[in-house]
Amino acid sequence: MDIRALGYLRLETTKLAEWRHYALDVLGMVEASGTTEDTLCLRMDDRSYRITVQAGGSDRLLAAGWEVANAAALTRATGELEAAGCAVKPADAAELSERRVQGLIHVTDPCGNPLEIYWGQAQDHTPLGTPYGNRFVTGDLGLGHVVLPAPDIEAALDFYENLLGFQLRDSMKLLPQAVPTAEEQREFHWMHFLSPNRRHHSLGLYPGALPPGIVHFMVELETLDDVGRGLDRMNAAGIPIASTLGRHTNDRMVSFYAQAPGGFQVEYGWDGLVVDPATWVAKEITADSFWGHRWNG
Ligand SMILES: Cc1ccc(O)c(O)c1CC[C@@H]1C(=O)CC[C@]2(C)C(=O)CC[C@@H]12
Ligand SMILES: [Fe+2]
Repeated sequence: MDIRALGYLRLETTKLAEWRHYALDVLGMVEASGTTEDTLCLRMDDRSYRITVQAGGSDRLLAAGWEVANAAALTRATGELEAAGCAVKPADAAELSERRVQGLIHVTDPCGNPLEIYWGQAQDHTPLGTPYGNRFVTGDLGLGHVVLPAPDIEAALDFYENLLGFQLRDSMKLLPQAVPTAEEQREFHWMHFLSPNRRHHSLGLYPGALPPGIVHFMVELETLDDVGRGLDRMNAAGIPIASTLGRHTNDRMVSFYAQAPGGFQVEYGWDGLVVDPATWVAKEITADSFWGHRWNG
């Protein structure tokens, strides 16, 4: 399947006012047109939006949006999913216009994570004007990455690798204490990192369950100073830092993690690795970071 990138995330929140402050004043995203009293749409680049946050009764991921090139690619994707026994639901006209895409299907992964596969998202041609002069690294690499809970980690890996066609970049063994909600007791649990494009990972698969349906999402900034100033804003706003600044071993990204309103994390990073898929070989990493990334609590 020819998926190109992680295109958007849709979130539900019980704390929309907090999210608005968090996204606009701290993360440095830009309010997008389409924002209403109960849905905040966020721009990071020339797409009409990259993240939507809608008011509701829970704090959770509503969908991870994966982009394909055009209508023919979406038709092929639909056929491949149906042939593999996945229930595919095409979007109705209201959903297409709300999402500002030309074609879209809903599907869930083997762990029940909600996905949307789409093509033809509208662009916004007005200057981005981020509040701190910060710039996000997106383009062909997509919005960043998302880590999804995957209690049935083998089924999830098979789905994303062999059906969606993502490339496995690397895997890491997690000790049982790092996966309290694992389905089975094991000596260790694999966590996997994959991508459909040159970004080292667009998707992380965490081998346990988590109520919000998302472990974290990562947005990448153009400069280290963008990340440092973001960290200053988190501290000034009193937002708990989930993990200190550090550099990951696999994608070499320098990042920190902050709590997001509603019980998951946002990773704010710089200098992520761009790989050549033609020559990449899957590896095991045996430490999460070269330095830093001390987790709090
Ligand atoms: C190890 C790693 C490499 C690159 C990343 O972008 C990244 O987020 C991570 C950390 C992944 C991971 C997590 O998401 C939840 C808490 C985890 C499982 C740990 O306890 C160690 C690694 C952490
Ligand atoms: Fe991450």
